[in-house]
Amino acid sequence: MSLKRIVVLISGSGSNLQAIMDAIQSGQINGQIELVISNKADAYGLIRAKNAGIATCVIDHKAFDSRESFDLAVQQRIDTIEPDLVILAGFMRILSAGFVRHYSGRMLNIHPSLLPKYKGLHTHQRALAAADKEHGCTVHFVTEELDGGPLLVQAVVPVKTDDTEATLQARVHEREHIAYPLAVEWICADRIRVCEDGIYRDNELLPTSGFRLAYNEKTDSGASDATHS
Ligand SMILES: Nc1nc2c(c(=O)[nH]1)N[C@@H](CN(C=O)c1ccc(C(=O)N[C@@H](CCC(=O)O)C(=O)O)cc1)CN2
Ligand SMILES: NCC(=O)N[C@@H]1O[C@H](COP(=O)([O-])[O-])[C@@H](O)[C@H]1O
Repeated sequence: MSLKRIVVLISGSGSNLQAIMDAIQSGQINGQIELVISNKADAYGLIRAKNAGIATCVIDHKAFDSRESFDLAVQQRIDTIEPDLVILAGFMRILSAGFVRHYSGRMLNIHPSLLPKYKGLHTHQRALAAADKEHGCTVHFVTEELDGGPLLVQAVVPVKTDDTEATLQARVHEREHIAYPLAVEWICADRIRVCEDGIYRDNELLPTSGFRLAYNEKTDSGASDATHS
C-alpha cells in the first residue's frame, strides 16, 4: 500500500503533530507528512517539523482582508501537495464552507472535549465549571459546522476533584497523543469509510460517538501512552 500524503495545519506547540510524526517514524502510520502550515510564525510546531526535515510554511491570517481569502491562500498551497489527508492539529482558525467542502471526507481535527459536549473554545474550563466527572478529546472529520463533523475516536479521562485547567488539559493532552495517531493510522490503512449511516472501521459500524478509548487503555495497535510534550 502506497504511503498516504499528509498535510498538517497548526497554530501552536504542535505536540499532536509530534505524536503523529513519531507514529509515522515507528511504522504505526502508513503516511508521510509532506508539509506543515501554520498561521502563526512563532508556532513551536514549525520547529518540530524543521527538526524532522519536513517542509513548513507560514500563512498569517492577519495578512488577509477576509477569512475566505486566507482560506483560499492556504488551500492553494495545500493543493500543490495533492494530499490524501489534511490534519488540523491545534489549528485555531474556523474554516470557511468552501475550504471544508474542498477537503470533504479527508480532513480531520482533534478537539479537547467529548463532542458533542463543549464545541468551540475553553473546553477544560467549561468541564470544570460544570463539575463533570469525565472529560476527554475527540478526533472528528471536519465539516462546515464547527466541531460538528462525524466522530471517529474519543478518549475519556477522569476529572479529579483537585484538577485545575492545567492538570486537566495535561491529562487530556496525553490521551490526544494516543487517539490522534490511532485515527490517522486507520485512515492511512484504508480501514475507515464515512457512509450515510455512519463511520465504518473495516466492516464494523462505529458508535455515533466514535471508537471509545477508556482511560489508560492501550490501543489495538499496541501503541503505548508515550508522551510527546
Ligand atoms: N469549519 C470548521 N472549521 C474548523 C473546525 C471545524 O470543525 N469546522 N475545527 C476547528 C478547531 N477548533 C476546535 O477544535 C476551533 C478552532 C478555532 C476556533 C475559534 O473560535 N477561532 C477564532 C480565533 C481564535 C484564535 O485565533 O485564538 C476564529 O477563527 O475566529 C474554534 C474552534 C478548526 N476550524
Ligand atoms: N478547538 C481546537 C483546540 O482547542 N485544539 C486543541 O489545541 C491543542 C493543540 O495542542 P498542540 O499544538 O500541542 O497539538 C490540543 O489540545 C487540541 O485538542
